[in-house]
Amino acid sequence: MQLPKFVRMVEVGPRDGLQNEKSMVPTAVKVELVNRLSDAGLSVVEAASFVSPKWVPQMGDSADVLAGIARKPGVRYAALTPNLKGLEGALAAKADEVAVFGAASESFSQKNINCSIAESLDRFAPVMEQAKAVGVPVRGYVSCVLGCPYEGEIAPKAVADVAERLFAMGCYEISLGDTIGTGTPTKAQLMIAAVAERVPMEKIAVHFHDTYGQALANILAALQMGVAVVDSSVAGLGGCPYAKGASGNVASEDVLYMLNGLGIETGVDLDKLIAAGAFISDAIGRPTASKVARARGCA
Ligand SMILES: CC(C)(COP(=O)([O-])OP(=O)([O-])OC[C@H]1O[C@@H](n2cnc3c(N)ncnc32)[C@H](O)[C@@H]1OP(=O)([O-])[O-])[C@@H](O)C(=O)NCCC(=O)NCCSC(=O)C[C@@](C)(O)CC(=O)[O-]
Repeated sequence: MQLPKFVRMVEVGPRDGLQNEKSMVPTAVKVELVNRLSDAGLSVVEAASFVSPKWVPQMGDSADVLAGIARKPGVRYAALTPNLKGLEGALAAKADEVAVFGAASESFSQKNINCSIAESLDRFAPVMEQAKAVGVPVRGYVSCVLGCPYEGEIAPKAVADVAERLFAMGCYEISLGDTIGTGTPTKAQLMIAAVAERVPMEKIAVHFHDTYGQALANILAALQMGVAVVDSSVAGLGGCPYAKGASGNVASEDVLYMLNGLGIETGVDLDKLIAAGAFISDAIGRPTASKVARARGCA
C-alpha cells in the first residue's frame, strides 16, 4: 500500500465547525481556539468567513477574530470569500489565504450562495484576479462531491467539471467536500479518479463530513490514491447551515490518530489537539464528537 509520507492537515473547525453553532460563540473563545490550534502544530487554520452576516450570522465577527489572534509564524490563517465584498473584508483583516466555494450540485449552489454554478464561477473570476494581484493564494472548494441534500447522487463528471474550472481559474488547491457525508470508499475513489484526470493529484484535498461514519474510511481510500491534504475539524465540530442533517467534519483528533498509526508525518501534536478540542467542547457546552478524545477521557 503506497501512502504519502507527509499529510498536511487543514483545520476547518473555527469556520466550518462554528458557522453551524446555534448559539453565538464569543469572539474571545474563537480567538483562543485558533491560538490553541496553531500551537498544536497545524499549519493552516481556516479561522474566518467573509460571507453575508444575514446568511451566516455566526461568522459576523470574522474581522475581530483575525484581529485578535496571536499569529504564529509559518501558519496560514484562511478565510472564505464568496465574492469581491468578501475578499475586501478578508484582505482588510489580513487573511493569509482565501477560499472560493462552489458546488457540483445546482440546487445546493442556489441554496448556499444564491446563484447557479455558472454564475458562481463568474463571481469567483474577479475574486481570483484581485487576490492574485495582491499575492494572496486562493483555495477552491467543491461541495456535494458524493451526494447532495436536494438532488441525491452526484456524477463524478459534474465534480470534475467544477474542479477543473476552479483550478484553471488559478486556485492553488481544490478541496473536495462530501458535504452530507454520504460517501463510501469506492465511490470516493471513483470521484477522485475523475477529478485527477483534470487536476493534478497533488493539488487535490479531501473534506469529509462524518454524518454516516464513513469519513476515516474515505480518507484512507483517498490517501491510497495519493491525496496528501486532509481537511478536518477539531472535536468534530460543524455541519453546513445549507445542508440539513450534515453533521460535523471528521474530527481532527481522529484523523491525526489514524495518520500517526499509519506512520504518516503531520507536524501536529495529538495531546495539544485533544486539549484544544476539550476547550471548545467545554466552551460551547457540547460533548466532543472525537472518539479519540473520548477514549482519552474527554467528556
Ligand atoms: C454569497 C452571498 C453573499 C450571496 O447572497 P445574495 O443575497 O445573493 O447577495 P447580494 O450580493 O444580493 O447581497 C445581499 C446583501 O448581502 C451583503 N453581502 C453580500 N456579500 C457579502 C459579503 N461577502 N460579506 C458581507 N455582506 C455581504 C450585501 O451587501 C447585501 O447587503 P444589504 O444591501 O442587503 O444590506 C450569500 O449567499 C452568502 O453569504 N452565502 C454564504 C453561505 C455560507 O457561508 N455557507 C456555508 C459555507 S459553504 C460550506 O460550508 C461548504 C464547505 C466549504 O465547507 C465545503 C463542504 O463541506 O462541502
